[in-house]
Formats: sequence, structure tokens, C-alpha cells
Amino acid sequence: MTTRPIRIAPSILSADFARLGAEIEAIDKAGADYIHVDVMDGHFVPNITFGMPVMAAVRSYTAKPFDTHLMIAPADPYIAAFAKAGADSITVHAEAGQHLHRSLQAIKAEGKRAGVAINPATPLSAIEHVLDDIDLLLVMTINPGFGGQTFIPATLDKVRQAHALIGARPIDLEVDGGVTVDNIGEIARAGANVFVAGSSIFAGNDPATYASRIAALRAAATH
Ligand SMILES: O=C(CO)[C@H](O)[C@H](O)COP(=O)(O)O
Repeated sequence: MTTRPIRIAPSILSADFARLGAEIEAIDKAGADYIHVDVMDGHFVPNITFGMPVMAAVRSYTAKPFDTHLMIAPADPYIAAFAKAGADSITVHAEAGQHLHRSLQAIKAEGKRAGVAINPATPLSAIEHVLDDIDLLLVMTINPGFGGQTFIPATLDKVRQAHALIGARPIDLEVDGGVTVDNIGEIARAGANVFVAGSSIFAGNDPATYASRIAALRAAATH
């Protein structure tokens, strides 16, 4: 179990894009800690979402941190632009470039929290030499690209190992993909403290349901 604060980060990938500003406002009021922003390029992952102009357009709908997950390759040419568009943390994939340390330095140079993400098949050894350069480690618990997938059980042990590897460092351990009220407790006990959830919160896109869903996830993660 982690000693770091539990954070629930609804993924706007599952929001109603036609009402994106209102959806962000709704999850803010419903108790979201972070707004998880999934940026996809149709190249690093087989889906395309949105980029900096959309992020900038919705920035004013909440004061909560934008937790920006770049599923793009290369990422470096866009780091400054996402910082300017309103990102608070920027996470790049270890698999997305040959110079991960340089990417992390670029994020820090923008004054943003630096994160690194690893896909389910990527070993933790890919990030062990940048542990002192990151604020956040994102362990993907599905193959990135689409919401609504099922949590890959083998990633649970990776979360456990990541928690041990992080040790006393002030690094958030985030999981993304297939997080539900039924599995979040086990993932929290494995050591994760930041939980991205798309369909578990946005299913049906009814803002009246968001607060109870976020509260249920938080309660299940903390017990
Ligand atoms: O990064 C993602 C997909 O690449 C999404 O954040 C993730 O899939 C969340 O959606 P869900 O909770 O529905 O699995």
C-alpha cells in the first residue's frame, strides 16, 4: 500500500467531446483530483484524439491539474506547446523515442511535472535509470489507444515491482486502463496512488452520476 495521497484522474477520452468543456467542469465539481488528458497521434497508438488547441480551449473550465499523457512519437517537438496550452504534468512514453532523459529534461525546463509511461510489455528496466528525473511513473494496465478495455492481470505484479523500485522517492505511481471499482482496491494495495479512469466514470455521459462514481472509486482505493 502506498503512503502517497490517492488521486482519481478521470480520463476525458471517454467524455462527450461535443460538450468537452461542460464535461470537464462536471468532473471537477464531482471531485476529480486531476483531469487526465489523452493525446493520441494515430502513429504511436492506433487512434487519434486531439492536440494543443483543444487543450487550450478547455483549460479555463477547471483549475484542477491537467495530467497530460502523450501517446505520440516523437513527443519532444510538442512538449513546449503542451506546456503553453495548460498542461501541469506531461508524461511521455519510454517507447516513444530514443532519448527519454532528454525528453524529461525538456518537460522540467518548462517547469512542469515530468512523467514517464510504460506499455504492458515494456519492462521496468526501461525506466530505472531515470527514476531520479521523474515526478510520476505511469504503468499502463491496457495497451494504449482506446478506452473501455479490460485490465491486464499481469500488470498488477508490475505495479508491485514499480512500487518497490520507487522506494522512498517522491514519485506518484499511476495506473491507466481498465480501472474499476472492483479492482482499484487491489491495485492500490499493490502500491499505485494515482488512478486514471475513463469508462468507469463517464459511462453514459450523465454528469449526475460522476460524483458517486468518483467517490466509490476513492473509497474502494482507500479500504
Ligand atoms: O490511456 C487511455 C487509453 O490509451 C485511457 O486513459 C484509458 O484507456 C482509460 O480508459 P478506461 O478507464 O475506459 O480503460
